[in-house]
Amino acid sequence: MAASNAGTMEKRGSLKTTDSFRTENVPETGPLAIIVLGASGDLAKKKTFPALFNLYRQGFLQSDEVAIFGYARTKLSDDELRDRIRGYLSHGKDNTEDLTKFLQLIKYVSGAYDAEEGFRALDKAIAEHEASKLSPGESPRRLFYLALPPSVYPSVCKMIKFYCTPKADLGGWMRVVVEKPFGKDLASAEELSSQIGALFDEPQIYRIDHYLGKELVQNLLVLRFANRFFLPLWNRDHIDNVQIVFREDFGTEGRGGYFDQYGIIRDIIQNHLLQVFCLLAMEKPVSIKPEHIRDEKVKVLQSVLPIKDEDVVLGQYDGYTEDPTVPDNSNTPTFASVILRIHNERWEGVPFILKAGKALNSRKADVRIQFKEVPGDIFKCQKQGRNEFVIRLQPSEAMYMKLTVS
Ligand SMILES: NC(=O)C1=CN([C@@H]2O[C@H](COP(=O)(O)OP(=O)(O)OC[C@H]3O[C@@H](n4cnc5c(N)ncnc54)[C@H](OP(=O)(O)O)[C@@H]3O)[C@@H](O)[C@H]2O)C=CC1
Ligand SMILES: O=C1O[C@H](COP(=O)(O)O)[C@@H](O)[C@H](O)[C@H]1O
Repeated sequence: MAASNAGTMEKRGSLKTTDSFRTENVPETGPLAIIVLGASGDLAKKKTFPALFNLYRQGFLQSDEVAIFGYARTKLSDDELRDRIRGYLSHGKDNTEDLTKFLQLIKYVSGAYDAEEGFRALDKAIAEHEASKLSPGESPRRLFYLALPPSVYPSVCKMIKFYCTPKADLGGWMRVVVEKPFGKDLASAEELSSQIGALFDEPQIYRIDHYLGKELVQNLLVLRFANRFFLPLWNRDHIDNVQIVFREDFGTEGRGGYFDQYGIIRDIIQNHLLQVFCLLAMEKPVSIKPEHIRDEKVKVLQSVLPIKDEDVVLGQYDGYTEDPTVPDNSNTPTFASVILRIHNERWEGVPFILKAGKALNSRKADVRIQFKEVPGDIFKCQKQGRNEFVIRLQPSEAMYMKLTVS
């Protein structure tokens, strides 16, 4: 997935590309090293390693080319890391052999995020893998995945640039994947952008929002713009309000080191829900090129009015500060509800209600588009509730309409 964070109108094509590690027209053969930084953490075990395992099972990662390196401060052996993630790699009875082989591809290096020593050890381990797999005419490829809090991205990026860049004469490529949240506010996001931009060319940087990979999120533009049915209804004349809701039935579970510094707005609303919001509210892009989609997202974001205090509710679940990784006096919100109001011809007067919460009574993410009442109703339909179009992103993806019938 290419850079997707809306926020500036800067075109990827206009960004500098000076580095010797280009991502275009380079051979896609040769040893591939995937390095998961923050490998001891929640994202790594719940999503990154399982995603890599699925790629492996589907034949996209070949044992004779690939090695996966975990890196974090926690002291672990290779086997201890494998044991931590094993339970998260779903496999049927028939895939036990695949699982065993996949786990053997994983090695672990422990080190700090701002010290040369650990990154030199990591580079050495990667170079050994490359030397054992490189054939004439091939080039090494290195993919660094930062499953880490953004506060450490700048130092980690510096370390991998200085100590883990493959030798230029070998060719190949080096790419960096960074997770959301991208900074804490506009100033820190811009600073982060310039810090990472000073080290890597734009095509080497991949900013990830995994909600964009969810089946029904990927379908939102198709749904809106390839179905005549919705075109006339998708506006203030027919829609009363839109709700985009994320609920989780578990709390921080030891992730306080990351979560408490950011809170639910930066963890979920500013990225995942805002991406969904953009796809629901934006105008039709000129084409489905990423740049055109991004430009329309930026336009709708620029039409959002400043948020009023009375349109925000914050909360913290009981027991949050009992997590040993959370400071006892934390007032970080674990629940937030925010109303966005768009000042444009399509949406003036239609509230977009974005809600997210941890440790609630269910795990669900959905979009509810509530329609206005039928004018001149002769059936007293109000009692049955309004028409509603629901897009359930998870679990069990679904789209359904609530209609009134007698
Ligand atoms: N968890 C999830 O489902 C998802 C998370 N993300 C994103 O992934 C990133 C990491 O999140 P997640 O894995 O959940 O968080 P964790 O709290 O599990 O942090 C990951 C690892 O980073 C290290 N770490 C934690 N806090 C700090 C700190 N303050 N300073 C330096 N290192 C620290 C720890 O490793 P060690 O101490 O061993 O070095 C930890 O194992 C975040 O940006 C988050 O937004 C994105 C999508 C989903
Ligand atoms: O980005 C994050 O997402 C997960 C929820 O992802 P989902 O795909 O399981 O809905 C959330 O638990 C985590 O706090 C957050 O960082």
